[in-house]
Amino acid sequence: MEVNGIQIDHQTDRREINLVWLKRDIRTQDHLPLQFAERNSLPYLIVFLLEPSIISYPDTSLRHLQFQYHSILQINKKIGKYGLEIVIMHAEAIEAFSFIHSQYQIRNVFSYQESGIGLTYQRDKKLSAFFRKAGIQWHQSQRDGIVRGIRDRAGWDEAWYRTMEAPLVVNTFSKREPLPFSNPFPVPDELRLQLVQYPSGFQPAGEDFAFRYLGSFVQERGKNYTRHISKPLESRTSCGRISPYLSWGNISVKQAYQFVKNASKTSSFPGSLQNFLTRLKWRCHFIQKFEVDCTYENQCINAGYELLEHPSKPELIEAWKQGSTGFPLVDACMRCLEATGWINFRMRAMLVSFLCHHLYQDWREGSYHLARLFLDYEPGIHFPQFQMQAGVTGINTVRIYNPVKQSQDHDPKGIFIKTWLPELQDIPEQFIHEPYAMTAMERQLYGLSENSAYPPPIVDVEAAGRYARDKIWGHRKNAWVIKENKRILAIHTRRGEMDPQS
Ligand SMILES: Cc1cc2nc3c(=O)[nH]c(=O)nc-3n(C[C@H](O)[C@H](O)[C@H](O)COP(=O)(O)OP(=O)(O)OC[C@H]3O[C@@H](n4cnc5c(N)ncnc54)[C@H](O)[C@@H]3O)c2cc1C
Repeated sequence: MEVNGIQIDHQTDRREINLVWLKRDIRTQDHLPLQFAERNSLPYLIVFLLEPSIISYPDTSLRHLQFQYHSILQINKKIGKYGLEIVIMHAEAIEAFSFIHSQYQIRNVFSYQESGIGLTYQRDKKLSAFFRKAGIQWHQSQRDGIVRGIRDRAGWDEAWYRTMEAPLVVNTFSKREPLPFSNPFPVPDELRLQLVQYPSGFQPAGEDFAFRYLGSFVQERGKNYTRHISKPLESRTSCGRISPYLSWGNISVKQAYQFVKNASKTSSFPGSLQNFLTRLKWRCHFIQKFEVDCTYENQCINAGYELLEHPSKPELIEAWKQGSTGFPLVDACMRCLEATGWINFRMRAMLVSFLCHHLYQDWREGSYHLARLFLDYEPGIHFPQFQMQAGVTGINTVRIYNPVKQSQDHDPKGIFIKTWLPELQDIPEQFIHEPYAMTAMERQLYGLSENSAYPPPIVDVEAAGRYARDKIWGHRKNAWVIKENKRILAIHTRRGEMDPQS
């Protein structure tokens, strides 16, 4: 057989092996698949796949791949002394596994379940059939208390807490002879050159850093967690900042939960730590929705909202993406995201609200863009949250965040704004939230030219907010929306409870 120009011929007398397939679980501790492989008598290979169809999909960006790559390098340094290495294969899953199976007889594949987008769901279905045909057992462990195949949330919370309180898996590795394996699908040079770079604005990758962030959070940074959570500047130090580590699995939710819970017993700010623990559960609550229905990625979960038309205005969408809407806080958030890959929850919600309410654009016009910018992109949170903030779920209160009010409330002196919008450096504090409100004389007074580099606002924020509010709330009375609400509440919420919002 030939796959991608590579001849795959089954070797005779193939040696039996097991395989650990790493996905969003790039770590060495609290790792069930690695433990299964280590405890089994057969030798094993560890693989990570850069699947061309997935890495070129519009939700993926170079920063995600760089984070994965550097996390892997860190692990390879640790496990190399045991004769182990994570092999990165640049191939579709079926190609990679077919090749390995032609060289060795794979007995078991150990991985975590993936609550992924439609593309990975379809890939897993095909792969499952391939494994069955080839006599390979695929053991998929449950990830972070997300349950596969449930129809409602009865007993979900209790089961989640039981999972979080259970002992961590303590992984050990025994020294072994490295398995000879020549990878026919190495990372192409052009891509590798990009992967080895790591922009200094991003949080450093790898499990050691996950624990460093957690450590400084429980010791000091978390003191003002609750007070500063909505502030774009202060939240950068007072929030946990472990989201990229959770999303790429440098740390499991259980590891984070137990670490912070233990610290809270002796902490001088246990309330903040308790709030953090609650959010870990929210994380899994949202991913559970996506596990049950991954069409959240590109269809309104409340099908009744597909009836609400949003005439596309590409120039407005572009201004939003470029951070040139004329609303300083919106633009500062977008440019900060571009440079660092992170902003806090409230500002994420405001960006979506601005796109979907003030610009009145379909949520799908921006969901992949933010996915690519978020270093912590996790589809199971991202798409349900995006739809919730866009007001198309029918079951959540619609929040329309006025960007000027958010700016006055959460960045009153404009320090965050000025950090990311150098062109507003000289604007005095009283105008920083609405530079367009300055008169010609005031502009002259502060030495700003009439044709300042900063653009005028692209919408009338008050009128646009009113328009969106009327449209969205009006549509909630639609019979289809109401019918869909009942279905969503029965499947995705616990006893009809509302979803959590910060
Ligand atoms: C439109 C939109 C898209 C989002 N997309 C993502 C995403 O792709 N990946 C992602 O990790 N988070 C996403 N979030 C949720 C939230 O903004 C981030 O989890 C949080 O800002 C991460 O920072 P932190 O680790 O400092 O969080 P902390 O406040 O320290 O919270 C600890 C952990 O709890 C979880 N968490 C916190 N808030 C929420 C929340 N509201 N919903 C679900 N889980 C939460 C995260 O795992 C987080 O790391 C999104 C929010 C919105 C509004």
